[in-house]
Amino acid sequence: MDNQANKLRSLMSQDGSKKSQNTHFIAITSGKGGVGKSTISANLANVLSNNGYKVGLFDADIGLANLDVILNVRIQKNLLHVLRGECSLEDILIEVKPNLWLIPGESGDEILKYNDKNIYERFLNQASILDELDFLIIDTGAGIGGNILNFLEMADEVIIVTVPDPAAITDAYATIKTTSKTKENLLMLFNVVKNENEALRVFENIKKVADANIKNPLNLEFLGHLSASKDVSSSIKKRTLFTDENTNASDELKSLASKLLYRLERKMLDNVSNRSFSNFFRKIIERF
Ligand SMILES: Nc1ncnc2c1ncn2[C@@H]1O[C@H](COP(=O)(O)OP(=O)(O)OP(=O)(O)O)[C@@H](O)[C@H]1O
Repeated sequence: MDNQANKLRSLMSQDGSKKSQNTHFIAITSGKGGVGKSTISANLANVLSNNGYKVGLFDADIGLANLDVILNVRIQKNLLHVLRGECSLEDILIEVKPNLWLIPGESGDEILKYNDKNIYERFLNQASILDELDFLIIDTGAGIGGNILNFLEMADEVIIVTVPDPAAITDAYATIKTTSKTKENLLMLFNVVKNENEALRVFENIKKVADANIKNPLNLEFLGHLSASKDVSSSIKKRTLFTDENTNASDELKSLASKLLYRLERKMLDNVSNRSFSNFFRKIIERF
């Protein structure tokens, strides 16, 4: 049967030059809800896929999934059906556009029963189809409860999104503190800010507090910012992706993606055996 998995496999084999040797897991999380995690996840995935990477977007906001709405796609089965054993991960994959696939989550409470510590790790590890991807972007729920820490633990890179209001910053700090128990490197992304200076100012304050109070080894880095923008909010209402348009917000997100790729490239350069893969990154970066 020509299911989503077969479609994915055949698409991959059409372009051997871009086939990855590794899938990078990037978790996008936040302390407080409503700070733009899903908007950023969807648009980061879009920018990477527009640049030739094969990207999976995993809606892991367990119980409150909404990426299908943001991406304007219809889904029939989702993660809950996989966890119930009714179908495989391949059956629920949605091809959003060339190079971009959604793993839809569930927005109901039944899925909350599936909070066994290792269930998602097992499920992602067994899904060999994900090996075909360059990136798996995991949009987690807000906060530090339930499965969220498992997703963060699993990820190669964790991006903590916050807006510059005191409540969100407090919750972002709590996420940093908890996550630092298992992750040494954390990235911060500031959303709905006036400009980069505001983002940097808030970051420096958080970093100062973290350096003084968090005892675990921690390397907290500034990834970038996304300004408050009508183009972003109106794209969500129109169910389009703002990174498909020529706007400041789009340029800011492309610059974030580019920084993330540089960071991954640096990591690759540390590993001499993977030098050819890092050259692959360099070529792609030049296209941003
Ligand atoms: N840079 C921005 N400028 C203007 N509006 C924004 C910006 N980023 C996000 N928004 C708006 O904020 C709202 C919340 O965004 P989003 O759903 O992505 O947040 P979330 O963190 O994923 O929420 P939840 O915790 O509920 O999953 C959306 O209506 C979106 O349009």
